[in-house]
Amino acid sequence: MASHTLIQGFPSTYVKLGILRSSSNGVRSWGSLVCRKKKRCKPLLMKINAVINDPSHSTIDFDDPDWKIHYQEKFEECIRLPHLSDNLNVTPRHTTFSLKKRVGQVINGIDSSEEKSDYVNDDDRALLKVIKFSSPTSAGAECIDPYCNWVELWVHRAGPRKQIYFEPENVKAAIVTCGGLCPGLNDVIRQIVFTLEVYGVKEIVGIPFGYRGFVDEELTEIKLSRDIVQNINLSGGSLLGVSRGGANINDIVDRIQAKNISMLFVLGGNGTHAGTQAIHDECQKRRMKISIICVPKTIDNDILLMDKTFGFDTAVEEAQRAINSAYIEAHSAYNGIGLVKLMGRSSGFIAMHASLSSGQTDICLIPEVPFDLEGQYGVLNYLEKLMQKKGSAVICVAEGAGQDLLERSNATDASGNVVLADIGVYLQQNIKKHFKDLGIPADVKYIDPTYMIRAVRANASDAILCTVLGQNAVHGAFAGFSGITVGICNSHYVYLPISEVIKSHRLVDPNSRMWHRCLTSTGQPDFI
Ligand SMILES: Nc1ncnc2c1ncn2[C@@H]1O[C@H](COP(=O)(O)OP(=O)(O)OP(=O)(O)O)[C@@H](O)[C@H]1O
Ligand SMILES: O=P(O)(O)OC[C@H]1O[C@](O)(CO)[C@@H](O)[C@@H]1O
Ligand SMILES: [Mg+2]
Repeated sequence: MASHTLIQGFPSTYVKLGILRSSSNGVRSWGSLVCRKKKRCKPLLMKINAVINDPSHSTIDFDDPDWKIHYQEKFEECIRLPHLSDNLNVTPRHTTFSLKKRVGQVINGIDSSEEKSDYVNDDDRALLKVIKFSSPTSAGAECIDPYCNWVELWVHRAGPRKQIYFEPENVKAAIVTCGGLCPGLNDVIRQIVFTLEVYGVKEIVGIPFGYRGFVDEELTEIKLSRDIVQNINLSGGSLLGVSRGGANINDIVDRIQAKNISMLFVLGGNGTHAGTQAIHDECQKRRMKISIICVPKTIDNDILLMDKTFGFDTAVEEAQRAINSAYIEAHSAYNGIGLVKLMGRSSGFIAMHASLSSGQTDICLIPEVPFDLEGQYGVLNYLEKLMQKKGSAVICVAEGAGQDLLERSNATDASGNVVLADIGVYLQQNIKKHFKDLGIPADVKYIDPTYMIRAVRANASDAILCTVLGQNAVHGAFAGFSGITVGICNSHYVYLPISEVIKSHRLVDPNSRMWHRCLTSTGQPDFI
C-alpha cells in the first residue's frame, strides 16, 4: 500500500511529496532540495520536517480509488471561512452596499437589475492551482501524490455579498497597522474607510502604533473619515503608525470589548496574522459579535497561498535602483564589485525579483539556497573569475542568506523575531580580505538600502492591489466572516482562513521556474 504523509490543507512550497533519501556520499534529497554536505543541508531539511511532523497532518492511501475525493473534502474543511454564525445566533439582512447605477434599466427587453447582480455568491470559488504537472520531476512541481496527479482545489471568492450581518449604523470599525512599514498601508486604510462609509458606517477609528495602541493608556484612537484619509495614499508609511511587540491577547480583547469595536481590520505580516488569529479565538470564546479581518502586508512576500502581498512590487522597484547604483559604481571602478543587501528575513523574493528586474546582478544569494564562500565552488572563487572575465561584478544578497556561515546571537526583537547576523558586512569584509590576500586590487562598494525600499509610497500596481484588498476586507466583515485574510490567487481575489496562511513562511522554491530564470539571468553557478 502506498501511504504518504498528506500535508493538511493544500499544496504550499513544501507540499511536494518526495521521499527523503540519504545516500552514502552524504547527498540528501527531498523533492527539489539537494545538498552536497549533510551538515549544510540541515537547516533546510529541518524546515521541511517541521511541516511534515505537524500533528495535524494525516495520512492518505493513494491506492484508494477515492483518495482525491477525500483530499478535496479535507481541503474544503481547511479552507472553510470562519463565520459569526458558527457560534452566535445571527440573522442577515439585505446589504446596504450598492453601486450607484440606475436600477431597473431595460436593455433588449431584459430588466438588468433582475438578470444581473453586483454581488458575489458564497459558493463562488477561485482555482488554487492552475498548472497540471505531469511528473514530480517537472520544474516547480507541487505534487500531492507520487504520480503528481492534479487535484481540483478551490478557494473562496472575495467580494460583496447580498446579505450582511451588521446594521451599519451600529458598527464601530477599527483599523490597526502592525509590524514593520510597507508601501501601500495608507492606500489600504483609505479604501477600508471609503468602503465602510459606502455601507453606511459612521464610526471609524484608527488604533495607533499597532497592537500597542490597544493597551498603552497614553495612546488614543484616531477618528477616521473620507475627508481625513482622502490624500494619505500620496505618502508612504502609515497614518496610524506601526510597532512590533506588545501583544497580550487578553488585554487586547479586553480593550476591544471596552471600546465596543464590532469590526477590526488588521494590516500586518506573519506575526500580526498569528496575533489576529489569537484575538479572533479569544473573541469567539467570549462570544463577541465582532468580525476580524486581516490584510496581509509585507515587502518580503512571505505569506502562503497568495500570488503576492502588497508592498512587494514597490519594494522590488526601489531595490532595483540600489542594484543599478551598485552596477554603475562597480562598472566605473577598476575591478569594481558592487554589493547590495536587501530585506528578506526568511524569503529571498525581493532579492530574486530585484535581480531579475535590474538584469545587472551577477550573483544572487537568498536564504533558501545555501552557498559556500570559500573553496573551489565558493562565491569568492567565482568572483575572481568574474574579475578576470568582465572586470566588475554585482552581488545581491538577501539579509537572511548564508546565516549558517555567521556567528548567531540568540537575540530577538520585540515581536520575538530572531535578530539576524549581518551577511552584507560579512561578505564585504571577506571579499576585501580575499582579494587583498591574493594581491589583486578590488574596489568593493557596499550598498544597504534597508528602510528606503519600504518607506516609499506604493507604485501603481501595488496601489491597485491595496484598493481591491481594502475593499474586500470590508465586504468580508459585512458578510459576517471573522478570522480571515484577503489575498490574490491566480490573479483573482479571495478570502482565506488566517489559520491556513500562518502554517509557515512562504519561501522561494529553488526548483521553481522563477529561481531558474534568475540563475539564467545572472549566469551564476551552484556555490556548494
Ligand atoms: N505568534 C504570535 N502570537 C501573537 N502575537 C504575535 C505573534 N507573533 C507576532 N505577534 C505580534 O504581532 C505583531 C507584529 O509581529 P511582527 O513584528 O513579527 O510583524 P509582522 O506582522 O510579521 O510584519 P513584518 O512583515 O513587518 O515582520 C507584534 O505586535 C507581535 O507582538
Ligand atoms: O527593522 P525592523 O522594523 O524590525 O524591520 C526589518 C524587517 O522587516 C522586514 O522588512 C519585514 O519583515 C524584514 O525583511 C526585515 O528583517
Ligand atoms: Mg514578521
